[in-house]
Amino acid sequence: MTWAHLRHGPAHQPYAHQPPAAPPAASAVDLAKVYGSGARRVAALDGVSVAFQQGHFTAIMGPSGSGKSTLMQCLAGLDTPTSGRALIGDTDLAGLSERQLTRLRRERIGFIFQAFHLLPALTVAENITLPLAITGRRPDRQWLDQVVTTLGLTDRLRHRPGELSGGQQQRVACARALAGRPDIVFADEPTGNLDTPTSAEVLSLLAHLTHRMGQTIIMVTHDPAAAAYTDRVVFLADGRITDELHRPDADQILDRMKRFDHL
Ligand SMILES: Nc1ncnc2c1ncn2[C@@H]1O[C@H](COP(=O)(O)OP(=O)(O)OP(=O)(O)O)[C@@H](O)[C@H]1O
Repeated sequence: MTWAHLRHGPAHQPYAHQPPAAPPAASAVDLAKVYGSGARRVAALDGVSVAFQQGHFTAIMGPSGSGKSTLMQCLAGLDTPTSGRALIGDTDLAGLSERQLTRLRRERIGFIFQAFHLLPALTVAENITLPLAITGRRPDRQWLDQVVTTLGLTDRLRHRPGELSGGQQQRVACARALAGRPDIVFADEPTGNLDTPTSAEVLSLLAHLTHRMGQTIIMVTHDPAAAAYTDRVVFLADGRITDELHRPDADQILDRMKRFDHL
């Protein structure tokens, strides 16, 4: 596998070795989230039911304020729904205490944000393993090597984040999210701070991690070009799922988004 090979764009082959009966990596069942009350009441999520299959790369898209972040936060156990259920695998998050939720987030979920959130004083290697170190978990060296190699970071491990380009820094953040071999990675606008070629590189890698290593990734994005790297795009509007596309190209996504102008 070479960078040139990766740059050919999305290889739309969901992970071939996935057992067919595997439960979804995450799911929402009639999920609702209401903020405020009276005149200030906002239904951020209004009865969302959706399942995210293991080993798939899924994008969540929709206009500003449509509920994308709220959905991601409820699924990741960072926010509590008003009603309905959010599940990671077959674990219903409503049944967990705060301590159990924290443990689930640390051990089963990886996060990638628009801002890389790397610690400048630590080396790349230390940044990648920091979440494991904090929780006293021992890294799976073989997995870590595979992640670092796949993300092209092998010769940067002793560098500090300030010595890296934006794309390299986001690749470090991706490696950090993957280091604990999470069941699922949530990526919130992961390429929002990157230029177009660098975004393409990072998205190719995310697609590669899904298709070749079975990593489940859910990504919130505004960018049709970014969503075109995924296997499936789920569209939200006014807190509801309105549509979805499978293995779309950027033009199909853009076309579907134009419909939101008429809602
Ligand atoms: N803490 C909060 N208190 C009150 N209203 C909120 C809160 N968080 C979100 N909302 C409202 O819920 C709705 C959905 O917000 P959310 O952030 O999920 O949308 P989004 O699709 O992620 O938007 P964007 O693309 O702009 O980030 C919006 O109308 C927002 O104003």
